[in-house]
Amino acid sequence: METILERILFEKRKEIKGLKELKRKEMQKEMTYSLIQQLEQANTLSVIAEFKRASPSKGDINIHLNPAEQAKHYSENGAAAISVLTDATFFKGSFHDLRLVRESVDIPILCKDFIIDQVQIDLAKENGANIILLIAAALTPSELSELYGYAIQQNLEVLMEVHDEADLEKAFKVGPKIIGINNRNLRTFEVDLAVTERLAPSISSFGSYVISESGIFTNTDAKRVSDAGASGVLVGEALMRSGDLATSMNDLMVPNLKGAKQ
Ligand SMILES: O=P(O)(O)OC[C@@H](O)[C@@H](O)c1c[nH]c2ccccc12
Repeated sequence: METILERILFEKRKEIKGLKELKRKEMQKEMTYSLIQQLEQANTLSVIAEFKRASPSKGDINIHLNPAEQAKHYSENGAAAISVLTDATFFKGSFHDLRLVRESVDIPILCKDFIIDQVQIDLAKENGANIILLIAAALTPSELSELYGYAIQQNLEVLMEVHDEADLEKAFKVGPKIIGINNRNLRTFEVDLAVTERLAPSISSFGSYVISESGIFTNTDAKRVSDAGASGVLVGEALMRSGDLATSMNDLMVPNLKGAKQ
């Protein structure tokens, strides 16, 4: 006679098959939405393509582009991830733009904002972001580490942005896996790719991935920051103004095998 326990266990085994399949699908999804995974697997410089309508330094860049369409074009042309500016006052972006992009692509999305409070991290996640930006210069060391910890707890990845040695020191105390070097000084707006050349070596020896941010337009620029040790670039203006995204993206995706170093 089959006992009730045996019958229950028989049913459970069937259920487990379904659960395992579900878990496998979820993990697959998480992997496609991970910038770290993309960086590990890449054999070219990874391009984080930014949707940026306007900025305080350049004014209107391209305010009429449709975020969903532009993101799709970025993804079709090989972007590793998409960055969406969500600040409204200075960049004419929104969380609605972020949501529209989430609905149109299957790659990781970075919420690009000036994050100073957990509530912004919640909003980023709710609207489909997988990565958030934390700007070292905008936060005290304890805020930086608290917001970092909160984001990681929420299963988000963090791009920690630095511009000088003081920022780097703050970042190293937290130990993020991805560090963005902003070539643009947010106080003077001056852009200089030499900032990447100066800061990248210590980040690489620390063991984090380097993303070179801002002021990257040409194949020569991409080669220069790749040679300096960057695994990826964050590019806004050049792509928002490009009349030929396939060529622009191709120019930026120079050979790069930094992923293997970790
Ligand atoms: O448009 P550019 O020069 O390619 O730059 C893109 C990106 O690096 C820039 O938008 C950026 C870098 N860090 C930021 C912090 C906040 C707002 C914007 C940014």
